Amino acid sequence: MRPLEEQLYPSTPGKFKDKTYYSVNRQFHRCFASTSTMFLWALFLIALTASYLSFQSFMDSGTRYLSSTWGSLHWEKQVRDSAQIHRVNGMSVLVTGAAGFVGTHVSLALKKRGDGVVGLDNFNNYYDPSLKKARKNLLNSQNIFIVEGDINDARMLAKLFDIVAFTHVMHLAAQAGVRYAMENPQSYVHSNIAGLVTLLEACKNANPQPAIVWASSSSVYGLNEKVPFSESDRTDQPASLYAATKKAGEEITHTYNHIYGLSITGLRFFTVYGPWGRPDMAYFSFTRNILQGKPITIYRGKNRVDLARDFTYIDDIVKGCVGSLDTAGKSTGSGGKKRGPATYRIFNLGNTSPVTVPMMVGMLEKHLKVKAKKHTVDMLGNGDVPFTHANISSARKELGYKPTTDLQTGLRKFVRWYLSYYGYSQEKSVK
Ligand SMILES: O=C(O)[C@H]1O[C@H](OP(=O)(O)OP(=O)(O)OC[C@H]2O[C@@H](n3ccc(=O)[nH]c3=O)[C@H](O)[C@@H]2O)[C@H](O)[C@@H](O)[C@H]1O
Repeated sequence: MRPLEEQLYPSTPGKFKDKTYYSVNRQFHRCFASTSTMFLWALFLIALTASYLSFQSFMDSGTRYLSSTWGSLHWEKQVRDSAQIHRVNGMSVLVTGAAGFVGTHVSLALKKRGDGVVGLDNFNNYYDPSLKKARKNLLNSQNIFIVEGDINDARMLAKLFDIVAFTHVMHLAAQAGVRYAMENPQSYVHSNIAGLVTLLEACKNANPQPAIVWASSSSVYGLNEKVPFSESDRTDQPASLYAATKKAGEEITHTYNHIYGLSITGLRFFTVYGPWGRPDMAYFSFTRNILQGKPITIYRGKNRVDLARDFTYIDDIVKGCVGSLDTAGKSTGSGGKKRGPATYRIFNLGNTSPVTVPMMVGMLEKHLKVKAKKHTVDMLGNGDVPFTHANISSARKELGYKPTTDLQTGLRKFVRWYLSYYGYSQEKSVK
């Protein structure tokens, strides 16, 4: 095989070269040849790096496609299909927190009557993610697609509004739980404040702008002592960071209504319970402990007064949510500019008949046919309020809201679901 310099610089036949010339020329050739070698190596390394990077991006898009996180064509099709409206004058609704307790029930109700529904959920591990996955499977079985993503992801939200002209957003994604706010305060700021603002920005920029219905909380009444709680009562004395972030949400949504013409309906939910509920809530964790023969801790208020809640059954809450969507006025803005005044509403969604926590435990004991091992302690200043009681006359008038399930009946339905979901028989303990 010819040396490299010969291949690059073939000798010209018939041309005389003296020795000096030859030696200088040879050194020059050698030097040039080693530069060429380096050049070739550099080319080789660049090619190697380029192919590595394109392989990485291929793997990336492959994973994205397979796991159905946002961005692929397949994902876009699933979103579009799920948003399809199947009734006259129907709506297409983006439901945030769709794999949550209330989100699941509202999504099912909307889909059932022919509305388009696209769910969004980040599947965080605040409580057992397998329950959220089970709810997701239930929604998928009804052709509701759930986007796995966070409301803090502005690009993903923009993409969703790009693909679908949502008429409504049912915003239920939030960090819930009153007492957990002392353990993980930042998670409340992340979801209930930052996430809310990111979502509102996306809604404001969308064309057309959707109308927004979102979950506030009875906890905004805080230390208010006037009973029952009316929407016009003071809400400036929150007892927990959770309550403070929900109150902040009411103010934040007001500014978006005022500046950008977004139609806003805030719903103050009162201790919602029922099948597919949240395992962190008292009625749910009490059920688990009672069945496992473990003690339950019952908090008691000042002067040994029992705590009471206006427990509200999920089906009633769903009716309130759907009624709010149906009566929500249109947003008036476009291209981020307000074109006229838009609706701003706040409603209590409660049951109007508070029940004490020990009475609620008594009902569970009856349905479970097991006695609870009760351990009563004085309330620890943990963010709890002594009682809640909703005045629902506004919701009744404006939304046709009329709760029909009392706590006894609702807990019976919950217990039936619980036993069947966990495949529980009285001998077997529930994981
Ligand atoms: O209406 C709301 O806006 C909120 O409702 C719910 O909060 P709460 O009303 O506090 O419900 P929940 O935790 O079930 O405690 C119920 C009762 O049991 C007492 N309780 C609780 C736990 C325990 O171990 N012992 C106990 O006595 C406790 O002291 C209380 O008196 C939602 O979780 C919240 O996300 C929000 O939506």
